Amino acid sequence: MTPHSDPTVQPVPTSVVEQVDAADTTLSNPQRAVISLGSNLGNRLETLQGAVDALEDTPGLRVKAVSPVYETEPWGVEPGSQPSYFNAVVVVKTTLPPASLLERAHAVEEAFHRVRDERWGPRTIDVDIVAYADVVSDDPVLTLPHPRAHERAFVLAPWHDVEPEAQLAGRGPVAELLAGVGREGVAPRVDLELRLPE
Ligand SMILES: Nc1ncnc2c1ncn2[C@@H]1O[C@H](COP(=O)(O)OP(=O)(O)OP(=O)(O)O)[C@@H](O)[C@H]1O
Ligand SMILES: Nc1nc2c(c(=O)[nH]1)N=C(CO)CN2
Repeated sequence: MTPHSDPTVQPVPTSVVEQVDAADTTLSNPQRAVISLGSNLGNRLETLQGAVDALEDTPGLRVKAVSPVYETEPWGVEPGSQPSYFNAVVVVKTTLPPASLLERAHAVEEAFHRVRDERWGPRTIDVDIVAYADVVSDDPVLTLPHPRAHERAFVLAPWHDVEPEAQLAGRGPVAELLAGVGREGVAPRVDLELRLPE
């Protein structure tokens, strides 16, 4: 048989080769990602802790830092129309490529019975990928950095607490973005704490 006559061997499209190569690089080289957690239904602190623990239980992911908890006014909706949120940010190191990290974020949301009905509706848990390494992408399935992170004090304030020098790719230093939006409606809950998994 000549090398090219095996009918079971199909040419591999370049796009697949590129994706596999990218995943391979990620596997041997953990990337830093920033994840935002929010909850405004049910036991908000317990749910945030459950999400942190579920992230840590993910193969190929380690939680490196957990921010303080903030109580925040609902953003993007009529004032007084929803309960206040608890928000926090976690910094992780992961060998998962971005799409797999998003899948895991959705699985964590489902585990906490998140219901998607209205845009920016109240939710037991929201797990957003704020940033993944320095990746910039306008793919609507996974936009990186998160397209609204730079204007959300409920993301910037807890992120700044754990990484004061952080930069949001394409937007600039988190400290400057936070100074620009201000801290109105975003109050630290110093009486509460999320545990970094052991
Ligand atoms: N960086 C990202 N993190 C999480 N989801 C994203 C991101 N970029 C795009 N998405 C897509 O957005 C879709 C809607 O997400 P979700 O329901 O969490 O929105 P939301 O929390 O109501 O609003 P917002 O996106 O303003 O935080 C998801 O199914 C996901 O595919
Ligand atoms: N304060 C606050 N407001 C929000 C939040 C959130 O986590 N905190 N999440 C939203 C959709 O992701 C919409 N509005």
